[in-house]
Amino acid sequence: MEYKNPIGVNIDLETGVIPGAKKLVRRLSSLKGYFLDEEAYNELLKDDPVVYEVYAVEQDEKDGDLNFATTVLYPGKVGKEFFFTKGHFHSKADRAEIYYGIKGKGGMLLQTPEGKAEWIPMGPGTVVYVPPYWAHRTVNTGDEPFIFLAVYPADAGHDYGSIAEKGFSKIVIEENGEVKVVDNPRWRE
Ligand SMILES: O=C(CO)[C@@H](O)[C@H](O)[C@H](O)COP(=O)(O)O
Ligand SMILES: [Fe+2]
Repeated sequence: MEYKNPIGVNIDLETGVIPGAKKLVRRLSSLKGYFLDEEAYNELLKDDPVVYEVYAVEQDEKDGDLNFATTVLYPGKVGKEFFFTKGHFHSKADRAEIYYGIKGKGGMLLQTPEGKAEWIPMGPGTVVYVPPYWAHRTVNTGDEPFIFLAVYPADAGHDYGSIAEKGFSKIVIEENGEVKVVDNPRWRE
């Protein structure tokens, strides 16, 4: 039997950086078609800001193993809509996940394959259990980076297709200075 070596790392709780992790950067240009207000999107695209970064420590896609990753989701809006992550189902759709809030303010939109959505507010210390089969997207509703840890099965994978195409049935917007979770006018099942 070959055993893997255990890993112990300290997450920088101010920046979300995991030393030695693989870094992924998602700029606004990689989120084309995701936001409702296309005019506001195209205007912001001139600067193509970083919307989020992921620091991932991943294993080979084997049943029983675990990955972990931090996400640093920057504050901002496209029109009324707060910055968010793409959102995905897991390729192995029955794989669950745990999120843990580290810094900043935001929340998670979750959705079943039939389009039933839930919103869970998140801050430092919030644990969110993402059950099997639920798509999930995080949203930064604050004015500083929203940082959280995710722990997920190594064989879960990411299935971005249906969210990229249809979005979530709810959107998270700012209206009269308030955070509102409202029906997505462009949602179609
Ligand atoms: O849910 C997971 C892994 O299963 C998170 O680590 C996200 O991958 C990350 O927050 C970026 O979001 P996406 O771009 O992958 O939706
Ligand atoms: Fe996930």
